[in-house]
Amino acid sequence: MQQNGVIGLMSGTSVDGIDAVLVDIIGTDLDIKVELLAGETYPYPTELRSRILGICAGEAISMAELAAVDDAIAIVFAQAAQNIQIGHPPATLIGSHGQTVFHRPPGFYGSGNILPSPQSLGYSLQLGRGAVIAHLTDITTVSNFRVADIAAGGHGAPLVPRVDAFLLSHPQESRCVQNIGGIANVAYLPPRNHDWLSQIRSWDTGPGNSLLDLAVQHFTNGAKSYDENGSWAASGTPCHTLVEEWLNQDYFHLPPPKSTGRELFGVSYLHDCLEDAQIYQLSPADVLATLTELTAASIVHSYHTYLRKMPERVLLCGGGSQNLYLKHRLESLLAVVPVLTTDEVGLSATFKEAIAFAILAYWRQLGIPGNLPTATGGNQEMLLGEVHQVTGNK
Ligand SMILES: Nc1ncnc2c1ncn2[C@@H]1O[C@H](COP(=O)(O)OP(=O)(O)OP(=O)(O)O)[C@@H](O)[C@H]1O
Ligand SMILES: CC(=O)N[C@H]1[C@@H]2OC[C@@H](O2)[C@@H](O)[C@@H]1O[C@H](C)C(=O)O
Repeated sequence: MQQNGVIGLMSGTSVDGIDAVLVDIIGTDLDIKVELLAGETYPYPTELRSRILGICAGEAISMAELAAVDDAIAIVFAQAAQNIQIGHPPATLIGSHGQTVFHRPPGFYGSGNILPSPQSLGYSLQLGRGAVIAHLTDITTVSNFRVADIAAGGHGAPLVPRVDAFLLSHPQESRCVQNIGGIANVAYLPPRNHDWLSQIRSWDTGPGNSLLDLAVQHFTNGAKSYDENGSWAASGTPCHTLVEEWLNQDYFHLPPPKSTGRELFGVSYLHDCLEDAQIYQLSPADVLATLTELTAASIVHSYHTYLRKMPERVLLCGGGSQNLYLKHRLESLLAVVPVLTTDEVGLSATFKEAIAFAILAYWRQLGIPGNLPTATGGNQEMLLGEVHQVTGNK
């Protein structure tokens, strides 16, 4: 099996921009090979980004406004798909994750429950309609990847672990692939003995960069959006008492499968952290160091709590893998476990998630399931994504 010119489009919980890749794919599972022909991050227009962040933070929005934002996102995703093809033969397929604006794990009624049922399904909303992207680009587009797993009782996240399994597992070594985006998630990949796929474990570990980014924006009145290389945090001192206190939060004690989002680790969570920080009279640098420590400690704490054995290696990806101070804190807390980035084993740490959605679209077309029930909690393997065909008659 082979498909040339597959585009992957992803914008994550950081809402920093659209990661777009163009790849050639050959093979289907352990034989799969991906060649990255182009990768680019296209920032959101400022106004659209702040509208998305407002929706994520729970701002009220009318249906008319929601419709407008949905299609504005589809248009910028379609533009990203057009731009990434420049200088290459036309693409043949798009996998578009869209933009998550709401994520509720299964089992939570939340407010607005109108039909009581013994088991409530999860709900995850990604904006940027695939049909619109397909129409604008004239390329078959697969989108809305999470809903099929959610219908099967799963969290609809994380979806990347099946891709991680085939691109990053090792015959003899156990590995944790640790993505640090807005939210952080891990995929534990055992050595490839018999039955290894069913032994994979994966969950959202908690905050990645989300609280850090919000704190930087707060302390700079919006002039800066993130702590480049973690150097501001590195100039402060973490308050370990607060980190211990924050680690008592329910989410960190919930066994996997589990998922989360900016609904929990967002604006009001940071507000509470800042109030706690005042009690200890922490400077902005100390607050950033303490939040960075929370990210690192929550990751390592979850390995100790939910894995039977620590991995033999950790592979970092996502924007947080570029935060040198965070990487240093992870290395220190992981003690003897070596930490590399996925770049160092040949897979782009920046674009791995966009590549994953290109592969998930390719698998959808081949009739290959994309979820791992042990990762999402879904009750079966599912074909992921809705396919929007084009006629080619435009
Ligand atoms: N050089 C850097 N130094 C420190 N942090 C960085 C650097 N580059 C990127 N980041 C962080 O990474 C974030 C973006 O990461 P990424 O693109 O992986 O997130 P995402 O795709 O939105 O997240 P998710 O995995 O939750 O879907 C930025 O908001 C910033 O906090
Ligand atoms: C609902 C949603 O968009 N979840 C994201 C988010 O960002 C990181 C973490 O939380 C992860 O579980 C998931 O994304 C990746 C791409 C996944 O599904 O594997």
